[in-house]
Amino acid sequence: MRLHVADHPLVAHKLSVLRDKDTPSPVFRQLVEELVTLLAYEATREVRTVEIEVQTPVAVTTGTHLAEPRPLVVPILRAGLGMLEGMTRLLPTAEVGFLGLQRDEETLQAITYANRLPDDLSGRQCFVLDPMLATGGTLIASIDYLFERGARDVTCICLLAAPEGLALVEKHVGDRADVNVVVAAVDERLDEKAYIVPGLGDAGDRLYGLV
Ligand SMILES: O=P(O)(O)OC[C@H]1O[C@H](OP(=O)(O)OP(=O)(O)O)[C@H](O)[C@@H]1O
Ligand SMILES: O=c1cc[nH]c(=O)[nH]1
Ligand SMILES: [Mg+2]
Repeated sequence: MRLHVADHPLVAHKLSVLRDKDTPSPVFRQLVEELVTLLAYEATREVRTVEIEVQTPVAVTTGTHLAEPRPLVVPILRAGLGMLEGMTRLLPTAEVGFLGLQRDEETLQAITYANRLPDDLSGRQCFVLDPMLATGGTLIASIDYLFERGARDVTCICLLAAPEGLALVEKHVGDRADVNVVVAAVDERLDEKAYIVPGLGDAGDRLYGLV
C-alpha cells in the first residue's frame, strides 16, 4: 500500500473549518467537495493516458487523452456521496459505481446493503471515495469487492484516517503497489466508539443532517 498525505495550506485550512462542530451542513458539503478536488489532483497523478494528435488553429501537435477503459469512481454510501461531485468535476468522463456500506456501531463490522458495481472491472483503474477511514473495515471490504471483479488498481481518497485503520488496511493488502491511499490528514487515534480523534464527528450526519 502506498500512502500519500496531502501537505498543502489550502487543504489544512479547509479541513480545520470542516472539523469545527459549528460548521453547518451546507458549508460542510461545499468544503468536502473542494477538498476532494484538491486531493483528486494528487490521486489521479498515475491515471492512464494515451497520446493523440491534435490539430490546433496553427499546427498539428501531440496531446493526451485518458485511456480506455475509463476510470471507475466508487463513492461509499452514504458519506462518500458527498465527495462525488468534487471528483467528477476533475474526471468528468469517469464511470461511477456505487457501494453502500454501513458500520454496525456495536460490532464495528461493515455491512453491505448496496452493490451497483460493473461485473467486470478487468483493467480498470478505480477511485474509492469515503471521507473517514476509522477501523479500516469499510475500506478493506470495498477494496476486496473491486479486486474480486478484476480491478487493475485501487486508489482510495479519504479526508481523515486513523493510524489504527491505516495499519489494518496495510496489513490486509501488504506491500502491493496497486493500492494507494490519499488522505488530507492522519489523526491521532480512535476513541472507545471507534470514532476518529480529533476527527470531525460522523461525516454522514454532518453532510446530510440526519441523527
Ligand atoms: O473504517 P470504519 O471503522 O469501517 O468506518 C468508516 C466508515 O464509517 C462511516 O460510514 P457509516 O458506517 O457511518 O455510514 P454512513 O456513511 O451511512 O454514515 C464512514 O463514512 C466510513 O464509511
Ligand atoms: O470518526 C468517524 C468514524 C467513523 N465514521 C465517521 O463518520 N466518523
Ligand atoms: Mg455515518
